[in-house]
Amino acid sequence: MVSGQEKTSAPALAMKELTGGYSRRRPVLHGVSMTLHSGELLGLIGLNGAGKSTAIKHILGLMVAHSGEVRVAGATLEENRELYRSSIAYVPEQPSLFPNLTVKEHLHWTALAYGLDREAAEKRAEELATTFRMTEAMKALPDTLSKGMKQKVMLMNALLVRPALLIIDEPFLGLDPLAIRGLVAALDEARDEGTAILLSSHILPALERKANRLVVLHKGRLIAEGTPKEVKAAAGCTGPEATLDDAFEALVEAAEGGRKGE
Ligand SMILES: Nc1ncnc2c1ncn2[C@@H]1O[C@H](COP(=O)(O)OP(=O)(O)OP(=O)(O)O)[C@@H](O)[C@H]1O
Repeated sequence: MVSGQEKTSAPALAMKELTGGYSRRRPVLHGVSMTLHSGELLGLIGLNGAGKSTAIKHILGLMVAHSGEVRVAGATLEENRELYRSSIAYVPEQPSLFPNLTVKEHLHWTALAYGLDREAAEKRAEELATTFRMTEAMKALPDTLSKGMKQKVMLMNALLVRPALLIIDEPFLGLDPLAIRGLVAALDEARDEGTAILLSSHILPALERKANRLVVLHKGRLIAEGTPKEVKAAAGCTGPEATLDDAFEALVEAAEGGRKGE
């Protein structure tokens, strides 16, 4: 397989005016747009229930838009199912692994499924094992691994693919400090290679440091977007000590105030 990022210069992700959710009578998302280019990291922020997971489900093609559209590597799912699906790697918050496959076998099957060159994939798998300090666990079965180690296996599989679009849900939870460092380094490397990363997280200091741009959702609506600096400015948090946490709180309060009586 040639990854999506090599096939097209279209944005890795273009969500346009997406309205969607679980029932047409009560949409979760209301006209949400976001664009993510190759090599960028877009942070997706919002309170519990804001609609982050629902947006991700739409991007993964697991839910049908009520209106609007999602394009991955330039195509909608209907236009080019193979390009769309092969361009995305997704790491959910809860690791899900095959109980009968070792860590190494997971990586092997991922390489086969994505049609990666065998030798290059093996070399890359070894590098990832070193990055995530998993070399000694390569022959282990998932049941014998801790939650954080299982999460590392998910991340290693996703990074092995070098996808055009990497979607990660809450990657920092459950990882030890060295694993977080390894992950940040691996994400930087993936970005340098052209992968676009959509990262949904409540750990705002990490996003403030690492994200090129942010999208802030509240009750299914986009309430702010831009660089961390722009989002802070939009929230009126411009002082040198102002944090993204401060800005987020101010934005949510403003949205709540502005929507009273709806
Ligand atoms: N399976 C479902 N059926 C119906 N409604 C759902 C379902 N899953 C989530 N919702 C609703 O959709 C809305 C958005 O939920 P979503 O899971 O997208 O939020 P989130 O931003 O990912 O939250 P969290 O930070 O807690 O993961 C919420 O009102 C939630 O109750």
